[in-house]
Amino acid sequence: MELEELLAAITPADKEAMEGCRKNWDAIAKPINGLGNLEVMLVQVAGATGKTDLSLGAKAVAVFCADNGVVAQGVTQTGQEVTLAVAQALGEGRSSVCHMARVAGAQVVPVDVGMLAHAPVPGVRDLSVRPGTADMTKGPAMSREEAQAALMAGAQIAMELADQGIALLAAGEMGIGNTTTAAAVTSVLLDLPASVTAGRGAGLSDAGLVRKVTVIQRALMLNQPDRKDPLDVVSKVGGLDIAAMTGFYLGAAARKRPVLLDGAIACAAALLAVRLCPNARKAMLASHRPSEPCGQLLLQELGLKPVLDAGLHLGEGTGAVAAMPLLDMALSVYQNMTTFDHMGIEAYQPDGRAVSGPALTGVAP
Ligand SMILES: O=C(O)c1ccc[n+]([C@@H]2O[C@H](COP(=O)([O-])O)[C@@H](O)[C@H]2O)c1
Ligand SMILES: Cc1cc2nc[nH]c2cc1C
Repeated sequence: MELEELLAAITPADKEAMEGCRKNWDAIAKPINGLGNLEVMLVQVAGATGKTDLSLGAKAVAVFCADNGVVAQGVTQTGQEVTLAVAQALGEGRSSVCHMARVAGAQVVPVDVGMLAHAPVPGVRDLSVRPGTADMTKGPAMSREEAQAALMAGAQIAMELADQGIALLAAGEMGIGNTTTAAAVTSVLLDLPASVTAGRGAGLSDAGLVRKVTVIQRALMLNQPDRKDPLDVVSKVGGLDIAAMTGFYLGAAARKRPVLLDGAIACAAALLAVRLCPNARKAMLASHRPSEPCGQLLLQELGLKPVLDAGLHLGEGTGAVAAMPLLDMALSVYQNMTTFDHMGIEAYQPDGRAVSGPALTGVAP
């Protein structure tokens, strides 16, 4: 599939399904919007899938692993070898997200889209585009073609999972240095200085953070990415992990599957996807409020409200997986809860309109 074909396959959110879902929520015997953002998220699921009869049964989180050449500039707390070590743990089902996913009932799909050590890792799907990116302070991180190949690899994974019957998707990443690239992408897309977008990543010192800001500004000055061209941005100052996640979100939207965002790196990919195709936003659900400044700015720009604010910044899709049981709980209320009508109670919206009758099938009387 070509990129143009992928973008053309993404239709707008189904407004009728969203209205139907909203009506169903309001018919349920509870305070109007009593489940807050969880209600909003399920309305979004209706918009993405085109159905009011919602299902979030089978779940999966794809974790895109890649290395970032900018690590050579001393912008991280740990070395690049950690990317491979965590990818191995992902493959063996023993990294943080694997434990959380078992609790949430989600499948973990680790994918190598460009780790430095390009050798087969047991349990990790090999879709490597190149062995790590180049140092963006010396030139573009990768070519436009490579960025597009990583994007299409991500889209392929989302579409495969959807075609296997996964109802709720999520993406995570593992790539030392990717909070630097995420901040650089954010600086370009939102036209903000690195001093506003950069954060401490996995645990940078004060001096390290000052260096990180300078490194991002140097990369932006040298590469001059075109804000209006998402592929130019991600290829020059982004990463293979971010490009793959961008494609994953587009693939999810094309297959009408809701997709949970994770932290700062995920949000950078999400805004790139929306800039490539505004309709892709319909499928995106914010899980948690990222700790990195760029992540918070990106969620604001996307207009998405997270359900968790717990200081999470682990990556690997852990925040996305943490939100899954909350969505399951909200769905159980949506599917099973008594309506005002069943209780013989007259209820009204804040605007005075009467709440309509039993809209859901299968609602327990
Ligand atoms: O998702 C986030 O918001 C997030 C914030 C800080 C760190 N991380 C994880 O830590 C790594 C990036 O941190 P760093 O400092 O190496 O840029 C990468 O593997 C991410 O999964 C992730
Ligand atoms: C140990 C470690 C594990 C991670 N998992 C995701 N990002 C990570 C970063 C570090 C440093």
